[in-house]
Amino acid sequence: MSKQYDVIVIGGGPAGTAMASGLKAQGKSALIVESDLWGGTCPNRGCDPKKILLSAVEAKQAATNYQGHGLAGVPAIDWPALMTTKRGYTDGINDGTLGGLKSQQIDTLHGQAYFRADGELTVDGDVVTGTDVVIATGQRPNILPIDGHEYFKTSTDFLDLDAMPKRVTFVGGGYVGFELATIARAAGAEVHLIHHNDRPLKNFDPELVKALMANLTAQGITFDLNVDLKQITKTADGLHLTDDHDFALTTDLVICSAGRLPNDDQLGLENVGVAYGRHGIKVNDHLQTANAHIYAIGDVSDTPVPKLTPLAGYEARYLTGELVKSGAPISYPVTPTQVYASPKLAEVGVTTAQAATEPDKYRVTSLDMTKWFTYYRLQTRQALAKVVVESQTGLIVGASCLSEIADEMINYLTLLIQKQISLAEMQKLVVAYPTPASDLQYLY
Ligand SMILES: Cc1cc2nc3c(=O)[nH]c(=O)nc-3n(C[C@H](O)[C@H](O)[C@H](O)COP(=O)(O)OP(=O)(O)OC[C@H]3O[C@@H](n4cnc5c(N)ncnc54)[C@H](O)[C@@H]3O)c2cc1C
Ligand SMILES: NC(=O)c1ccc[n+]([C@@H]2O[C@H](COP(=O)([O-])OP(=O)(O)OC[C@H]3O[C@@H](n4cnc5c(N)ncnc54)[C@H](O)[C@@H]3O)[C@@H](O)[C@H]2O)c1
Repeated sequence: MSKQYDVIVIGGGPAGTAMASGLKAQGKSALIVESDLWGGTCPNRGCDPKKILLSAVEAKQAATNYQGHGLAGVPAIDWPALMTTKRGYTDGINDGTLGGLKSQQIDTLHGQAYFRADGELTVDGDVVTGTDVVIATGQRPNILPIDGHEYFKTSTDFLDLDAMPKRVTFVGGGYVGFELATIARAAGAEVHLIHHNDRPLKNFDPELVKALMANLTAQGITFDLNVDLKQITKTADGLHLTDDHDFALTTDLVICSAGRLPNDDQLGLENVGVAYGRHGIKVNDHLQTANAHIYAIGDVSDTPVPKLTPLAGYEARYLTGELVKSGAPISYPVTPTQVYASPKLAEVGVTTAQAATEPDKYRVTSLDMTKWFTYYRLQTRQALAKVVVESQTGLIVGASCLSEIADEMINYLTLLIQKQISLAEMQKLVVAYPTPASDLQYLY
């Protein structure tokens, strides 16, 4: 008879591995199942490889900003060498993650998990048994079902390209489209980004998105807005893209960056009474599905938060406690989110759009920081911020930043918001000068 586990975790990405480790540390027996690469999206084909490629883009951008200001000559990106650097990291992730799980004495199984018609959980057809099951199967790229969709490639393909094609087109103006377009352009490609309406990155402050697009346009990226792509055909000259009107473009590589779909439709969830849909597996505020013994965390769960690696880990930590001893409903901390373009666009907390609906409660300060010492020193083209302050308390409750160092600033701002640090408290601190942290007092 097969071993009976306390918990079976499906999916070996950031959510699943954090869950299995947490359970093990609490003395529970756990089996973790992965059908593809151990480590999941983030380290194999998401955040980490992207940020390695972006490091070369940042170095090139820094040198570009200093032309005529003390540096002569802009370095070129050597794509094959950069890809070797990326693979130097990603090639070790699968074995490293598996080794880490084994060293914690967590049982692992490679195969496809599926709930069969009698409700038994199977892995490649073999039954496995556990008291509880945690589903952490993530998401996959959404491929638009247009004519010629078979020519679409995905972010996964882009992050492992042997050579950068001459012409690259992205369809969908979200995180993936903006980030990978920035990398492709810096690596020398002619880049188009097609978006179906006039509001790419629609959850971010529209003025800062406009400023980001102006910066990227100046770098040579072409935005094709209000284009509803209908067809891709292969011609002698490349891939021909058309809509139902007069849009036409020929490109060498077309990446579908029009969102991601939850991996909830191939698990046999209907056989165990678990409800799911376009936004993922339905869970209550204890991350429990309609089946009391089955939970869902990370990208695959339908929760009111963005789908990000730190939140996958946060949900795993919450559920580890919940499965070990019943606790309070999950509540999420303020969570920063950012687009790693050039410059970077980052937001946290109350948005400027939310603040505008309650003018008595919030005031919004717009700052052009381009000439501040921090940005002058870097010779950055533009540095903007919008800060949302709660009128009654004077506390910062939200912020949007657009700059080359927005990713660093937003984490400081997250700390100020989450810990409710007032200007008076801030001024009791001494931080190293001159650094981005020494600018914080001027943001209130
Ligand atoms: C290009 C890109 C860039 C990103 N950049 C960032 C970033 O900068 N910052 C950030 O915070 N987030 C980023 N993300 C999002 C981040 O990668 C995800 O939020 C994170 O990986 C979610 O973790 P997860 O464990 O829920 O899912 P995943 O990491 O997707 O892991 C799920 C695992 O489950 C496995 N699986 C699926 N079905 C089955 C099955 N039936 N049986 C067994 N195993 C199964 C999959 O193979 C996969 O390994 C990015 C994503 C992409 C695509
Ligand atoms: N920096 C980060 O933290 C980061 C980076 C990459 C991905 N991610 C995660 O992965 C998720 C997926 O990213 P994504 O960029 O693929 O999705 P997204 O949902 O952020 O963006 C998809 C975009 O495609 C557009 N779109 C949809 N249909 C279209 C069509 N027919 N034609 C043109 N445009 C169309 C949408 O309006 C949207 O703007 C993100 O929501 C995020 O959770 C995070």
